[in-house]
Amino acid sequence: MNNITLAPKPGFGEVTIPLPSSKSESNRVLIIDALTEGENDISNLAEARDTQTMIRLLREDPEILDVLDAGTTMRFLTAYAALSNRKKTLTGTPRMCERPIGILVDALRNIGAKIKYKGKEGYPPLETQGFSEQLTDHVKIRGDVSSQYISALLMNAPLLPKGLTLELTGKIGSRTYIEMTLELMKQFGIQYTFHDNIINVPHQSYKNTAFAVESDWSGASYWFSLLACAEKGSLFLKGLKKDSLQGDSKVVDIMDKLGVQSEFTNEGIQLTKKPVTGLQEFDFTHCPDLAQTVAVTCAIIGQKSKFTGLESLRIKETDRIYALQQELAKFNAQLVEEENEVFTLIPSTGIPETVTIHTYDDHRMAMAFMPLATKTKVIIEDKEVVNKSYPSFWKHCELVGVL
Ligand SMILES: O=C(O)C1=C[C@@H](OP(=O)(O)O)[C@@H](O)[C@H](O)C1
Ligand SMILES: C=C(OP(=O)(O)O)C(=O)O
Repeated sequence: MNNITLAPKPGFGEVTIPLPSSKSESNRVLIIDALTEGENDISNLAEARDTQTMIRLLREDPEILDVLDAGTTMRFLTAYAALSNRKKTLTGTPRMCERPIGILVDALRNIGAKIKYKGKEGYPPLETQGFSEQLTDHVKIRGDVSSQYISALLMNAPLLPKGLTLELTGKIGSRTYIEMTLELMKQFGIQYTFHDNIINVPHQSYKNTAFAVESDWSGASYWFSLLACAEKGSLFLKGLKKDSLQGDSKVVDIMDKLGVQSEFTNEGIQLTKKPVTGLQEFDFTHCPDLAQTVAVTCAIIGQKSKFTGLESLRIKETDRIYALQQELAKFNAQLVEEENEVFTLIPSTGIPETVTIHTYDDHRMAMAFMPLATKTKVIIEDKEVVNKSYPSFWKHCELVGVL
C-alpha cells in the first residue's frame, strides 16, 4: 500500500482550491443521457473513478458490469439494465458485494423485471434477465436504508409505459439526494409531483438539454474543515453555487458554528475564520457524507458535540462508525454511542507527534483526517483511495502546503 505523509502545517495564507465536479450529479446525468433519445450537451463531468466507471460501462456496454466500489453506479445501472430489458451481470469489489441491494431488487421485481442473485440473496453480484411487461405502477419502498434505490427507480420511471408512483415507507434518509434526482430530471424536461412520502412520475420522454455539472460540495467539506482546524488562513473554493442541487451544501451552516465564515461570489465561495459557538448538535440524516468531516473537525478543535442520523454510515464504503471510532482513538478523541443511534463526539485530549490513519478502502476516511496535519505529522495509508471521488485531492493539498 502506498502511504502519504502530511507535514505539520498550523496555518497558511490566501489559497484558491479549484475543486472537482460532483460525482452524484455526474452519475445521474449519465443515466438520464442514456435514457434520452438524441444528444445532450453535458459538460464538466467528474474525474471521480465512480463517474469514469459509469462512463466506461455505458459506452462499452460489456456483458459483465463491474462497478468496483461505486454505490450509485451499482444501484443506478441495476435499475437501468433491469427496466430496459438488458441481460447483464452486475458485480463489484468484495465490499460492494456486502452492501445491500435487496430493497431495490424487490421493487424492480414488483414492477416486472426478472433478476437473479448470483451469490447471497439481497446482495450483488446479480443478473438482470429481462423485462417484458409492467406489472404495476405503484410500488412501496423503504426510505430508511439508501436513497440510491429510490433515485435509481425514479430516473427510469418516465420511460415505463404506465409511469410510476413510489410510496416511501419509514423514515426517509438522504432526502436531499432524492430531490437532486428529481430536480435534474426536471431540468431534462420531466414533470413529477412529490408530496409527503409519495412521488409520482407519469410516462413521458426526456428532452435534450445542455447541462454543466457543479463543483462537489462533499469534496469542498474537507477544505472547510482544514480552515476550521488551522490557526490562520483563508480559502477560496471555486465553482460552488449558493442554490445547489447538493444537500452537502449544508456544510456552510455546520461550519459556521465550527468557526468558518462563508461568503458567496459569482465564481465560488470565500472562507474566512470566525469564533466557534458553544455546544453543538448535528443531524446527518440528509447529509451522511459530511459526518466524517465534522467528527474529525470537532475532535481537533476541541468541540464536544452530539451526532444523530448516522444510521446509513454502517453500509457505506466501510462501516464508517467503526472506522471513525478506531481512528479518532489514535489521537485520544472518541465517538461514543450513548443510546440508540445518538452519539457524543468527545474531542482529543492530546495529539501524539505522529498519527497513522488507516483508511478502510474509504476515500472519505483519507480526506476527512487530512486536517489533522494542522496539528501534527499525519501518515495516511493508501493514498490512491481518494480516486473514488476526488483524484486531485493530494495535488490540492500541495496548494495549502500540507504536502
Ligand atoms: O445518490 C447519491 O449520489 C448518494 C447518496 C447517498 O447515499 P445513501 O442514499 O445510501 O445515503 C450518499 O451517501 C452517496 O455518497 C451518494
Ligand atoms: C457513500 C458514498 O458513495 P457510494 O454510496 O456511491 O459508493 C460516498 O461517496 O461517500
